[in-house]
Amino acid sequence: EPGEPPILPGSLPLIGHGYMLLGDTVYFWQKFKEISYTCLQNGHALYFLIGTQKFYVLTDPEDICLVSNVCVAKDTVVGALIRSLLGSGLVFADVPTWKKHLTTMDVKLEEADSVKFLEAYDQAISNGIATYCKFWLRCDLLYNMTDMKIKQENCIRIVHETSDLVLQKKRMKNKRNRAKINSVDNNIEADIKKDTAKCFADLLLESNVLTEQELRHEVNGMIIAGSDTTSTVLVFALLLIGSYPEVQEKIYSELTEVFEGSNRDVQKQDLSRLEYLEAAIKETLRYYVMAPFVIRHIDKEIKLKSCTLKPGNNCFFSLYGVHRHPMWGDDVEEFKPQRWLDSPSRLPANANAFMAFSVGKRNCIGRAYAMMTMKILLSHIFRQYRVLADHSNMKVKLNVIIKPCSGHLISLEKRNM
Ligand code: HEM
Repeated sequence: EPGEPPILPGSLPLIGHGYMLLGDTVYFWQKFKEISYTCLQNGHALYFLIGTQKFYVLTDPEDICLVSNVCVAKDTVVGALIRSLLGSGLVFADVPTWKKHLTTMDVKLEEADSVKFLEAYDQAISNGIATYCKFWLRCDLLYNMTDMKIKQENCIRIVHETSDLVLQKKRMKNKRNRAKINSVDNNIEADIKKDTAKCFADLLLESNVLTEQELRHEVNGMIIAGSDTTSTVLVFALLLIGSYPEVQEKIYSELTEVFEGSNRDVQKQDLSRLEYLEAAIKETLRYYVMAPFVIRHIDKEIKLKSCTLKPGNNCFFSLYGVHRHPMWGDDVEEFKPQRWLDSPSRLPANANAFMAFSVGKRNCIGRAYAMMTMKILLSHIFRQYRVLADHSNMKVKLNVIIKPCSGHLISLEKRNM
């Protein structure tokens, strides 16, 4: 339609660019990067077609900011797939649920035994994408006859059993604490309260606003949003920092100065002094942007700098593309933590150039918490160990978020403290 962005080259009759989805998750990552670069080189907006479904792609930070504030609904493909698996918790909620749940949130998570959960989730996402790509399986009748359906149901059962267990344990713990508080004097009561600082699940349970099913959906969402994300970024950070010994030595000397050679716990006031470590984490998030895209459903016409988006379509914000935008300078393809610290600043003038936590009304609520936990964890590792790695030949897969999938061995050498 007039004013719309150009189409990605390579569209075929009837299937559009659908053939580009016929591959594994390593291939998806390659394709996604290619599409992002094509978009960067062609005016920062384009669209591709899967059958008759139109998907816009954007790489301009101002356009993305505008769209993310105007359209808060998640998309009708990936968003819908994850909603069918995790339920309508905050992360993938439809708009009315999102508004209701946002007011009951805090960002401190109860620790959960989530390995089984994460494996089932990962498997279910792969199954979902594979089903979407094999378009004939979008017919329920055919899909219901396949093994895929049984596997998918099994994954969903594991996911839901785990979140039920988390809530059940939480309720039991709260009951025990209440019983303890009733049976001791006031001084001890203060101590117990101190030890049992309210976590995310407590706040949800106490809020009495959410139904049992909504609670479960929030727990599902939080396990994914709160742990799979941070742990994946930590793996990338170890890989990158382990690949650049000069970066690692700078981190080590900063840690030696702040902690005076000890292995003591991190205190709040230490965190702001770990400037170089923070720069290395941010550069990791820029370089291997863990969530390389966010998708929104366009529900109204939006005029952008160079084109217009039409309602009824989905829109990819390529956060990867924004992190490879020429505004980062000639060394955009290099891993350089120092870029965050140089004075005068070499960072892009645009405040939204760094989008690892997305932007707009639905950006990540766990940003500060994630940065803090990653800093604490890495400060312990790099104080005690020298990390050796090589990310140069690493294969990466895209399964909604990106993860390393081969040849990414990391070794740790104990330092003499
Ligand atoms: C390095 C770690 C993390 C990264 C890179 C990250 C990134 C993101 C991104 C890209 C989004 C999508 C926002 C959008 O749709 O525009 C998001 C949403 C969200 N994240 Fe994070 N996240 C991280 C850690 C966390 C943690 C630790 C928590 C919870 C404690 C969390 C909670 C959430 C929630 C609840 C949302 C949905 C917000 C909404 O729809 O209103 N995230 N995150």
